[in-house]
Order: sequence, then C-alpha cells, then structure tokens
Amino acid sequence: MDFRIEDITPEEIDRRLAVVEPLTDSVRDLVDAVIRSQVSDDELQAAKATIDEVVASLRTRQRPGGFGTPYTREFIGMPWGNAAVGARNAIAPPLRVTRSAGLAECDMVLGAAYEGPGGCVHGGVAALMLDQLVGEAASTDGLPSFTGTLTVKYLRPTRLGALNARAEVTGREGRKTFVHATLSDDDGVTVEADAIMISPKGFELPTGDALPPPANSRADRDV
Ligand SMILES: CCCCCCCCCCCC(=O)SCCNC(=O)CCNC(=O)[C@H](O)C(C)(C)COP(=O)(O)OP(=O)(O)OC[C@H]1O[C@@H](n2cnc3c(N)ncnc32)[C@H](O)[C@@H]1OP(=O)(O)O
Repeated sequence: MDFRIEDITPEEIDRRLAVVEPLTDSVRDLVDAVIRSQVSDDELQAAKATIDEVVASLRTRQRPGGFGTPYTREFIGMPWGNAAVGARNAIAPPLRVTRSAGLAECDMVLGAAYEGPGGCVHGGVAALMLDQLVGEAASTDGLPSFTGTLTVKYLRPTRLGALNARAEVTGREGRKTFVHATLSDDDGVTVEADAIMISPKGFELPTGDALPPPANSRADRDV
C-alpha cells in the first residue's frame, strides 16, 4: 500500500477542499443530468463534445495511478480519490461522515446515480457505504483497521432519497474490532451489516486502553 507525507497546514487543506469539493459536486450533478436528461440526440452529442474539451484540459497535468491517501505530519489524511468518501471523487456517494468514540454516522441523499432495482439503492452501493462506516467507527481511537469480513443483510428495498447510515463498535478482541452498522430510511432499517475489522500487526491496543484520537478535529476527512 502506498503511503506518502504531504506536509501542508490545515488551512491549506481547507483552501484546496474549497476548490475541489464544489467541482466534485458539479461532476456528480453532471452524472445525474446525463442519466435523467431527455434532450435530443443532437443535444447529447453537443454535450459530449463540451465534456471532452473539459476532460482534455484536465488531462494536461495528471498524476500517475490513483490519488492515494497522503497524510500531513499531524496525521490528517487526505483520501481525496477514495471510492466511498473521496473529496475529488464524484463516483463516491455524497457522504459527510461524523465520528465520535466507536461511532460513525452520516445522513445523505442518494439520487439516480446510485440506483439498482428501479427507484431503489443498488445493493453494492449500500455495502460500499456500510463498509466505509464500519471502518470509520473502528478507527475512531486512532487504530487503523481493514475490513476482514463484512456480512450484509438486506431487510427490504432501500428507496432512493434521504437516508442515514450508522456504525457502532460492539467489541474488541486482540486485533479484531467488531462493528454493527445500519442503513435506514424514514421507516427504519433497510440494510444491516456486521463487520470484523482487523488492525495490522503492531497496532494492538492494550486491553482497556485507547490511543489518543488523531491530532486533528477533521474526523470526517482523515480516512
Ligand atoms: C485515523 C484513521 C481513519 C481511518 C478510517 C478508515 C476507513 C476505511 C474503511 C474502508 C475499509 C476497507 O474497505 S479495507 C479494504 C478491504 N479489506 C482488505 O483489503 C483486507 C485484505 N486482507 C488483509 O489485508 C488481511 O487478510 C488482514 C489484514 C485482514 C488480516 O491479515 P493478518 O493481519 O495477517 O491476520 P492474521 O494474523 O491471520 O489474523 C489475525 C486475527 O484476525 C482473524 N482474521 C484474519 N483475517 C480475517 C478475515 N478476513 N475475517 C475475519 N477475521 C480474520 C484471524 O482469525 C485472527 O484472529 P485470532 O486468531 O486473533 O482470534
């Protein structure tokens, strides 16, 4: 796995995010517009030409490979290409995760780009979001962990629209952290998941002890 330090200040992170987050939102809007547009074929082709021009201008300077997760020296992570929460990634669902001890949560509105069965959220998208949430809940004390096993149970279809996702640590055993997560709409839970998260060797927490939280208050960004 790649690891790199990018030694910038929190203010510089904010400045960069203020540029890229609106861009990413515009690209999400573009995706939604393409899916739902009912304009003529000529207009669709004109749109393609315009989009191709924008892509060409962005490609004049590109980094090789993925974005990775650079960290500042204060261990603020910048996972801006991340498939679930990347600030530069319009494919990622629009998640803004809040975290507190052993808990991660977010409200979101999912539109046409996240559809599986007609009018409903794709099961893979639900699993993606819950995977992210269990990872964030397991990491709130600063202990990094990978998803070892994620068991997802789809209780009923999840309609597109306003949703809530929530994950809570239920126990720890050596390097394993057990997390329960739910995806809910206004009528209650639609999907639930249980995860066994595994911390890399050398990162064990002594029983009953906890590492200090990451040295920042940007809990929704340091993935
Ligand atoms: C501030 C930062 C914010 C950070 C916020 C971060 C949010 C990230 C959210 C995204 C999370 C992801 O998608 S992560 C990406 C998807 N996951 C992966 O790619 C993981 C791929 N797998 C691996 O790298 C590895 O298999 C590991 C690390 C999971 C385990 O390898 P290992 O460390 O060698 O494990 P090992 O010594 O054999 O076993 C240790 C203990 O774990 C158990 N164990 C081992 N593998 C598994 C498993 N898959 N499922 C269940 N349990 C397992 C063993 O039985 C054992 O239990 P016992 O005998 O001790 O009882």
